[in-house]
Amino acid sequence: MGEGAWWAVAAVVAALAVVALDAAVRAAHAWYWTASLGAGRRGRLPPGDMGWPLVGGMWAFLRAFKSGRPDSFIDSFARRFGRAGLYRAFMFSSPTIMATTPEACKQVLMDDDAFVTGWPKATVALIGPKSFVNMGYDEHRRLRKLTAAPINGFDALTSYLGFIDDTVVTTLRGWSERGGDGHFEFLTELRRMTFRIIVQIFMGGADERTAAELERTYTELNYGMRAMAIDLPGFAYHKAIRARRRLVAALQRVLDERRARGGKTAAGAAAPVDMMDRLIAVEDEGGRRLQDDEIIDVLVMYLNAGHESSGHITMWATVFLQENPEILAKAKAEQEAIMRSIPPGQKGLTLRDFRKMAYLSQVVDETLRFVNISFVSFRQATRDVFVNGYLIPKGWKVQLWYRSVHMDPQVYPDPKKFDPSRWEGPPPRAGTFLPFGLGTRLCPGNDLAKLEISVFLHHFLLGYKLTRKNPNCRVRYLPHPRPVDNCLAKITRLSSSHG
Ligand code: HEM
Repeated sequence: MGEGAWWAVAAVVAALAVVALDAAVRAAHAWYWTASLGAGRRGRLPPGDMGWPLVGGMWAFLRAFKSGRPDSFIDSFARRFGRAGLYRAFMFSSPTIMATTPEACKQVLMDDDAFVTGWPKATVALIGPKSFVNMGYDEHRRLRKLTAAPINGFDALTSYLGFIDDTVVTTLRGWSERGGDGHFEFLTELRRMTFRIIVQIFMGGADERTAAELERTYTELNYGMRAMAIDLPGFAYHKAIRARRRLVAALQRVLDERRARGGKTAAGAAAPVDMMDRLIAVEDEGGRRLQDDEIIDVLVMYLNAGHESSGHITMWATVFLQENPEILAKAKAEQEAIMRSIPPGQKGLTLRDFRKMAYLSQVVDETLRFVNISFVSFRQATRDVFVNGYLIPKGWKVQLWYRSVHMDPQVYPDPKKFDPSRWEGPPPRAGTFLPFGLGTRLCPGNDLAKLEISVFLHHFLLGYKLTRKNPNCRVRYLPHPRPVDNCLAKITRLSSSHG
């Protein structure tokens, strides 16, 4: 054999050794987490790959999301193990079962006996150990009832509609009158707008500077949310932890002030009751009130959940409308018809007008499906449970891959096409449309979010145009899908505008 052939043999042997080592390390890692289950239970686990120690599937997950092909992560499991609906993996430092089909997600989400929340350490540390993300069943039920009622239903939504309407009208006009070349970060400004709305609902408002500062702090918090929990300078999680401290301090100041005033405004009149007052006043059966840190964690959670997703979805819906002239024309015609049906003396929109926006609602639902702002959610098994015939062992984490359900061609034909008409006809089968989750932890702000987004789109369609500076800008998928330029764009007022 010549020297070249020896090198070739050596290269093959080295490659085989690497493959064998890789397989051995993976097998040892899987054994470490599954040995205690015993052969019987181990044999009932779903197929999957626990990956290497410590990192597990995190590299593959981060690589897929950072390379702009987020679906390639779950697709690789489906390719290797078939459409099992459940896969085992090692994610966020825990042995995990990933549920990827409507049936599997639905079963987990509807079973409160067998599953509790199971968010990763980083999320709990950032949103708050005393918020819903880490709360037991009874306490969650009590505080959920208290906080969800005032943001749901006809009366609650009617009471916020005027403020939302005015805020949207003023904001759009302000953007269209900007000086310079008119460009601004559309997403950043939309987040500010949705933040102003949620701060009004939960805390009776804040001055412009404080609101902008708080929102910037939330942005830093969110950038650390899906990152590895490495609390060292330079890491996103470290910055996010510092952002949380600033938020807690700011809310503590507001709470102290609120307690000092004892239900009065600065001018001495009786102040209207908002969510902060409700949280201060609530007592459990034993007469115990919430501590400051409990109130603050619930507020940190609500203020974040209440603006971040709505801001992103509003941006994407506007972009999709502007990019699809036929869809835009149809949506605009619907809004014009609604305008014609409004009696002359009526000031602003009513909830009745909102309920007539059937096509716009399809546009928003398609945006929610297509964008997958909450692509995954987390639970933990409290006992052994069988789903799709596979075992989810007690103590293991469960990830609900809402994104996979929404991008599954068996559920949504041609899933990568933005097509609002797929929402015509009867409502979707239970478990197939999960933008707000399902079950007892279904998003309590779903109606409010849809209202806010629709009011914005109503005014946008009737009077404005969006021109992006970089229409083909790269999209980042973590923590939430967004163009890397935060949608640098110009808003111009149409000459035929109604507003
Ligand atoms: C487009 C906008 C929104 C989307 C896509 C969204 C999505 C979601 C999803 C998927 C969940 C469930 C997570 C799980 O399965 O555990 C959730 C929970 C939650 N959302 Fe939203 N949300 C939106 C807007 C809002 C708004 C406006 C508010 C507040 C007013 C809000 C407050 C919450 C809260 C407090 C929870 C936790 C519920 C619980 O654990 O009981 N969200 N949201």
